[in-house]
Amino acid sequence: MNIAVIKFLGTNCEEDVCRSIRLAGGNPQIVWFTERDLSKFDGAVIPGGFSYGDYLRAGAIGARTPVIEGLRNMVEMGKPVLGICNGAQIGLEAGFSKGALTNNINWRFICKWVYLRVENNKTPFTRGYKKGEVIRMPIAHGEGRFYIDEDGLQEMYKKKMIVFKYCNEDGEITEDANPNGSIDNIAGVCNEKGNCVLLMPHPERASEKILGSTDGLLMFKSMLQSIQ
Ligand SMILES: NC(=O)CC[C@H](N)C(=O)O
Repeated sequence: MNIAVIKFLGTNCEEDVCRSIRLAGGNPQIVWFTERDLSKFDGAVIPGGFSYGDYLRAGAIGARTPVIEGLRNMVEMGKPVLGICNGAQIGLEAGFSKGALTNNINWRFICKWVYLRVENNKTPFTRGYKKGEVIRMPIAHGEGRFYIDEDGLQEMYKKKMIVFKYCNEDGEITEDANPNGSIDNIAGVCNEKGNCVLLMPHPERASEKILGSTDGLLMFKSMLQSIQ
């Protein structure tokens, strides 16, 4: 299974993502933002980093580069596309799902381990988890606060577009467990079809025991299984 790992100027998580894809049994290939045609790939991951120095808004410039055309085609064809952290910011700026990511409520860059509750396990990336399962992985971002207006939020719930929420160890959705002030503790969302998932936490940093968690590896394994 050939997975495109998209690299922009300032991406810094591409090697980690490639390693996780390999560990999961896939064949990753780094593709630059200048490439328009992704038709030979079975899926894509947009890794994290600081594309274009987060100028303007994190992800805003990346979302206006040629590779977005290829990614949009993939999303429309129903191929699995995952955006992690800066990748999620780029994906939302490109309109692959609804809502926006803005500055953390405390205006600080936050780097810590968090718990997530799986709200939707029907996507190609979450089919390996149980609904309501609590998983653990790190976040590292300055602009990770998810926001959408009330009507948009209700629509997202109705269409099952909320994939992950920040929770405590027991799976409770509390204010304390919300690291960045995201509305309703939302940590990850998807498009209506579910084939494009955009999340702020880093599954590739939770893909090996030595890193402290293997909960993230299942996201890549699930992706590859959905392609078979
Ligand atoms: N780890 C990342 O991808 C960082 C995301 C983005 N540059 C931010 O700080 O919000």
